[in-house]
Amino acid sequence: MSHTVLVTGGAGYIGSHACKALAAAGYVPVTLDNLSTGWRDAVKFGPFVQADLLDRAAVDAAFAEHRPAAVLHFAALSQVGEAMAEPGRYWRNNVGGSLNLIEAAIGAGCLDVVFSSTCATYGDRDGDVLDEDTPQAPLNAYGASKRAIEDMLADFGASHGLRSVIFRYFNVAGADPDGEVGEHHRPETHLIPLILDAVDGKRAALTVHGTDYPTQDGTCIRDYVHVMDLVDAHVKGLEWLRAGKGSRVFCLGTGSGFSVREVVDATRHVTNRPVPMQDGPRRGGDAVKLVCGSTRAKAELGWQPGRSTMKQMIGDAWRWHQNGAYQA
Ligand SMILES: NC(=O)c1ccc[n+]([C@@H]2O[C@H](COP(=O)([O-])OP(=O)(O)OC[C@H]3O[C@@H](n4cnc5c(N)ncnc54)[C@H](O)[C@@H]3O)[C@@H](O)[C@H]2O)c1
Ligand SMILES: O=c1ccn([C@@H]2O[C@H](COP(=O)(O)OP(=O)(O)O[C@H]3O[C@H](CO)[C@H](O)[C@H](O)[C@H]3O)[C@@H](O)[C@H]2O)c(=O)[nH]1
Repeated sequence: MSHTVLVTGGAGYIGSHACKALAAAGYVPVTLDNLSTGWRDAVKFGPFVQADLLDRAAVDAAFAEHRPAAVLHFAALSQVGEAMAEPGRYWRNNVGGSLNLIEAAIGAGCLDVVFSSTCATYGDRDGDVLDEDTPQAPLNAYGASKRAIEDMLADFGASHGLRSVIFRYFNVAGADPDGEVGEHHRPETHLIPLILDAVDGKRAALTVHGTDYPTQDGTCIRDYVHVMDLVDAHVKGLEWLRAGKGSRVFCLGTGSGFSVREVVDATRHVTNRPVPMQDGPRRGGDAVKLVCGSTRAKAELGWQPGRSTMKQMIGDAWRWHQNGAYQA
């Protein structure tokens, strides 16, 4: 069996960490990325194909040249605010790009796909703890595009025997502890890197998006998972497919919820520095509380999220943040 894996979005935050984990596990990760939000210098662990998933001929050419045994599909636009303002871009890029990818994979006889979905597909479940059976009702075009891709994978499974592991991630944080790759979104919209920017003066202050939510301190609650634990689950998901275990959905979170203010407090402790901050209005498209209630990934994949303490995630992100490679 070939050890070559096509990694769409491999120049991005999670995809670049996945390439490192795949290479360490003996795979050859071939990154396919259009560099729309990714970084050429994050592609360090295997070949690079600069291509857009919307360009079907280029995607077909990548399959023909590299003959991957499986696909890890990270490529997407993934900012909730942008999705609220420009839903068409999200439907076109995420759903159109995924359709091209799936049809190209099937055409090349590559039937194993690991897909990055999100807890944003659930919408606002009124404080429920979320698992794989929770009904999905996304609040924005980002979550809706991801749910549509989940449906697409199921349809091609029924019609063409495509096998998919769908991971619904909660909030991904932290960085490679070796500092080879890290989180680098531009513009950055994620909470922890924005807090760190405020801590070291790269931004004036963190704005807390909404302080009147029905939570203990009025701010939204999220479940944070370390990027190294997350990509470890992907290697396990790939091995699940290669062992012929078939299509399966897994939630990836720790089951612990942290409010925005709690994350700020933890950052203050880890960095031992003040966090300049101000209260602001709610951000459109935000759910009050998203916490993982599933143990399926642990029970069935043998996944152990060993680095996903808030202290470790902020500590690793902070080290990457202070590294010369990081630019706000
Ligand atoms: N970061 C999180 O907390 C989080 C949580 C849940 C799900 N996800 C999902 O994980 C995946 C990776 O997220 P990330 O944070 O690493 O984002 P990222 O923006 O850093 O990476 C996405 C990569 O995909 C590439 N890309 C986008 N559209 C493309 C296209 N049409 N053709 C080729 N390449 C394209 C970008 O250039 C980028 O390198 C996304 O699918 C995202 O929806 C992320
Ligand atoms: O400057 C900021 C940035 C964020 N937040 C708050 O911090 C929390 C976390 O926000 P993030 O932007 O870091 O992440 P999201 O919860 O919006 O994550 C969503 O988008 C991600 C993709 O980027 C994933 O897909 C994830 O599953 C999906 O829920 C939210 O309550 C948000 O309102 C602030 O208060 N101030």
